[in-house]
Amino acid sequence: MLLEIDVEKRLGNFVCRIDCRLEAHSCGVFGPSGSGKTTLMNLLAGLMQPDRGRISLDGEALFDRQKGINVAPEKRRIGVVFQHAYLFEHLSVRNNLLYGLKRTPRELRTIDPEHLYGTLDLEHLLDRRVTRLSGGERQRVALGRAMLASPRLILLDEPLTGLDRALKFRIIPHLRTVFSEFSIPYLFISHSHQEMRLMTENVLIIERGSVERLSSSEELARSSIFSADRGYANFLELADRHDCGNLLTYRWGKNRLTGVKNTNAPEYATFSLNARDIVLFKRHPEASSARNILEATVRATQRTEWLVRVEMDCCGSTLIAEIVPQSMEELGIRAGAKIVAVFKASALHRLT
Ligand SMILES: Nc1ncnc2c1ncn2[C@@H]1O[C@H](COP(=O)(O)OP(=O)(O)OP(=O)(O)O)[C@@H](O)[C@H]1O
Repeated sequence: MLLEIDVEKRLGNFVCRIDCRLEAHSCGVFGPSGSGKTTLMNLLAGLMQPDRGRISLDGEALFDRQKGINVAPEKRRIGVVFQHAYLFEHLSVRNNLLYGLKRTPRELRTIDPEHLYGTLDLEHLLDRRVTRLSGGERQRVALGRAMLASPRLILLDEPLTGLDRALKFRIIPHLRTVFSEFSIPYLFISHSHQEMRLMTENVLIIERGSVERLSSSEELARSSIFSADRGYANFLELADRHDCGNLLTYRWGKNRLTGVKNTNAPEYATFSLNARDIVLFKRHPEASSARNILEATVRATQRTEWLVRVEMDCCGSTLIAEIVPQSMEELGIRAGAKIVAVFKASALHRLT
């Protein structure tokens, strides 16, 4: 996707002035409440008209004030999925899903419905009324409906907000799979660093109606590390599960980590580990109740008055801990220092 935007829109006292060029398969849109994220989505989808400027997608002008171009929303081939899945309540799941497909000219249809139903795990729901679906099922139907119109781009406006944590993290892998499998680019609005990091690598940060910067979702999470009430969350991709009594072990790069067993732990998954749940030692602790003890080399430190972020290399994998400045002095932590990072099995929380 190559999305070029240079627009201005006034809404009462609020002025949205967006000037950016996005060239990526996916991009997050992040910003505080009222910063203009939904306004941007509406401008892109054609649901709102800019006062001036130009929007083009893959080189084709969708809006150009000077040239008098304003492609109608249904002709833009941009799908939109909102926080509330606006489904047609009188139709079955199948007919909701086929709604967009039927309105798409045959030559533009790129997605096989049966294939998509399987990927979104909707096969068993096709004949149900949408009024009898759970929140997560409704969101999957909304997504499937948008995708079956074979859009050139999908806009996701906080599609996971309102879903409970477990459901949210069950849906994220589905989303990622369908977007990559069907090669559909997407923009993803969210307030959550966690969702952002799981969904996309690039993020457009918006403040007071303007682009603040284009960043990565990882950099975004790290930059707010010191202001967050909770510490930075390390996301660890764990694989190769082994049961070990009432514990589990997983491979993490060249390391093996131990977590607490729960009923349906998968073979591989993303786990989060809070930077403040990691304890650092100068030497290997002789006796400890913690199950995870990793030798590490300090790569870098970043310090504020009350907290130090310690970035470590654990056999090629990156781990971030947050400690107080006094501990940093006492342990002699500086780039290149050898340390030992320790955390409990229960500090690993499964996300996906
Ligand atoms: N029709 C309108 N008339 C006047 N002001 C509006 C209108 N629509 C939106 N606004 C204002 O424009 C600003 C941006 O709104 P927008 O919905 O784009 O923000 P947002 O970043 O999506 O916020 P949130 O994260 O809370 O959904 C807000 O201050 C909002 O009050």
